[in-house]
Amino acid sequence: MNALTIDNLTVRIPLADRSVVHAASEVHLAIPAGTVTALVGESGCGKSILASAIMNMLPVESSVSGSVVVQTRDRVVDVFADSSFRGRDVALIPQSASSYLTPVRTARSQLEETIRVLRSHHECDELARLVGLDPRDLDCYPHELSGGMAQRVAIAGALVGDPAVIVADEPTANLDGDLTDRILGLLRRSADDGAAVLLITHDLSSLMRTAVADRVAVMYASRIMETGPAHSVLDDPLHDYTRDLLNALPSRGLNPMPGTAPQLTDLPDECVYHLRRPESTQSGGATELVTVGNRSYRTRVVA
Ligand SMILES: Nc1ncnc2c1ncn2[C@@H]1O[C@H](COP(=O)(O)OP(=O)(O)OP(=O)(O)O)[C@@H](O)[C@H]1O
Ligand code: NI
Repeated sequence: MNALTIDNLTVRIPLADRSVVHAASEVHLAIPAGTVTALVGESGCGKSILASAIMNMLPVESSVSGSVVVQTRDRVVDVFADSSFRGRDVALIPQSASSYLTPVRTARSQLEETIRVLRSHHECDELARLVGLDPRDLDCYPHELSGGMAQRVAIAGALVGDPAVIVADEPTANLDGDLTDRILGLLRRSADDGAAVLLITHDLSSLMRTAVADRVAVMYASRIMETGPAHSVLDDPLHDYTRDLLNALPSRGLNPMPGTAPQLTDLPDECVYHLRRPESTQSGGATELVTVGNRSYRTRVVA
């Protein structure tokens, strides 16, 4: 059963200067219950916007087509039509955790409120220990917490309702190696307990080290370029972009990516990877996501 299904999602956000952000373009992504999918891609490609779309938290002026559907054990939720899903059915670990916490209340009082509202059986101190915090840290106000501590409070908050879907947006960005492994281990455990986890991350090295993800989805300039089992995508990529991204890793030769990642304002309505890598025969003109077995990759439509 797919706990999260994103079907043909396109999001455009008009800006005051009349330009338009191509935030998501024809995105298809399905995450089965009990699995972790890592969403990777360079800064600014639209990963966090996708997280906002799943939470139905896009800017009000956005134009949206396609659907995001969450299937739990007992109900099916169209997230654009019903916002009662947050917390218990779907939880977000936001990228900027410290701004997500209310500044005037301690971490403990915020976590206690979430536990009360969701009628959760979890306890604050137990959640603190799970995320590697000293329970006494919860008595701090957000400004007294480091970025990494605030992030772990947000992770604890996301676990309160044992949600069917967890969207974790760079949950380990402020954490050192040991804490990164602990948090990725926690997300893995949530998946093993039945959740569908979307793990948004820059950190391909941690993905390789921990093998936390079952599947990897690669995004470039608002589009999905490739999806597949993690080991296949990471060891034997099918898209030129994935190959470039992997070859830039220190462990794979530190070959710099050509050019720079594009801005999403006023992109043409097509894949633009050929502008970055002109010799790629997979981009330029109309493209489609081709599925072969349990993998898919974007390539040019042959006329
Ligand atoms: N609320 C918004 N309104 C308008 N444009 C936005 C909004 N949020 C993000 N954008 C734009 O959408 C693009 C994609 O942003 P997004 O935050 O999704 O990237 P990302 O892939 O998460 O990057 P990073 O890895 O740095 O977090 C950016 O160009 C950003 O400026
Ligand atoms: Ni982001």
